[in-house]
Amino acid sequence: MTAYLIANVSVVGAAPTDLLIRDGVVAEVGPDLSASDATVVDGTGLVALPGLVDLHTHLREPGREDAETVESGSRAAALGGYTAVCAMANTSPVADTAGVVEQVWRLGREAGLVDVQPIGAVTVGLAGERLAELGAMADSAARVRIFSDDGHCVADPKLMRRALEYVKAFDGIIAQHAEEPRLTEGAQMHEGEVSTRLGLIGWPAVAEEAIIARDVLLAEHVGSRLHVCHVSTAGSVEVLRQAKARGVRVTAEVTPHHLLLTDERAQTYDPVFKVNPPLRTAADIAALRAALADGVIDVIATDHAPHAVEDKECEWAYARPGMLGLETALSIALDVLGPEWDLIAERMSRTPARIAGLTGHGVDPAPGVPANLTLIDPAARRTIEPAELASRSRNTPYARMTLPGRIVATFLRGEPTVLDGKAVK
Ligand SMILES: NC(=O)N[C@@H](CC(=O)O)C(=O)O
Repeated sequence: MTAYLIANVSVVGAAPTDLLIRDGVVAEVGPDLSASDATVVDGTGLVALPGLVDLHTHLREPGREDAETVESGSRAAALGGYTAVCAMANTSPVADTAGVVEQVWRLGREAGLVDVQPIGAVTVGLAGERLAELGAMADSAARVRIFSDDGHCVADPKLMRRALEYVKAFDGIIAQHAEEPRLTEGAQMHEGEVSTRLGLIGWPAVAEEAIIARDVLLAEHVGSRLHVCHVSTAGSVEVLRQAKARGVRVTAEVTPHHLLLTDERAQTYDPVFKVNPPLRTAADIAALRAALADGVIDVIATDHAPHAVEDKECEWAYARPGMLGLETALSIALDVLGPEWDLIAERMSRTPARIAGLTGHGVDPAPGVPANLTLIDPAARRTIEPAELASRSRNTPYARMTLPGRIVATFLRGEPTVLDGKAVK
């Protein structure tokens, strides 16, 4: 195994130092290190963070390998600075059995670019009617701890209660896609001034807030862990703030796009901006940013949702919701938060690793810890060209935008998956 000496690098924003990586771990941290057998990486001007961890990735395999595979999504993740991703269950077949979650887990191991931790479905076929084999998925080789019907809400309160009760036995988590389906029938975008002007059916904020309010009460009643996917409204933040103040075991994520883009984008009728939950208003963005800073929102998660060209380049009403995220998330975080390295490490690595129970991830580089880390050039700026992305899909909302920051290298257990900004394999 090659040793790497990363020279003169700022670890999470601190004064520059050297890092020696050997045998899969950070062997030494300190000034003026030398190791004759090590490959030197010049870290001047770079920031080292613990490898990023995504709680919400759609890898599309099995079933839609034309849009993404475990391997292509893993490569996109590594290029985005990630060392671990949690793969959502809305594949085809749905990841609702031990067999499918083990398949995804095994494909992740074979790709070897990031650790792929499968999320299991809560209900059979995501149909919201009966619980999937949660225990069998937990006991499988994939050791599933997070369950989600993402793409669909577990709308039935009795089923949601049962799911929370079931996973309590192994301290599992139900990750809810909060959308009261009766309030979003036919919805095409955020319900507000823009939807009225465009004459499109709206997805009201209350459809999200009502489910979060119900679910924090259920989680409190059962004493279980709830995670709220892609929080998108100011009202949701207030519900979460109150629940956390009462000690409810709830965590929450926000996506990069909900921190940056507003519903005004729908005016272009470009379906690249169609996403679930929809892009909201500037006031929502301000509340989400404040909640990210004060901890009411725990995590930035990408909701990386690759879609094939025919599912996106069509009329708005027929387009699938979702946008790419893995290869641009760090840049958006840097744009939105500024060089707040400790906050970025907390929201994009340490906390998501802790929530998902991914040991060895989300740990700052220090002697003896697994060398899962990423090197960022914060001074670089890059223009996003969809054709250059490693994802099999092209549906980035940031096409031709110039964004701050570039991932220079990513290491997974001491082996580079990205060097000089390029995937190693
Ligand atoms: N976030 C999205 O807009 N899309 C997700 C599922 C979903 O939440 O609808 C997808 O799988 O494409």
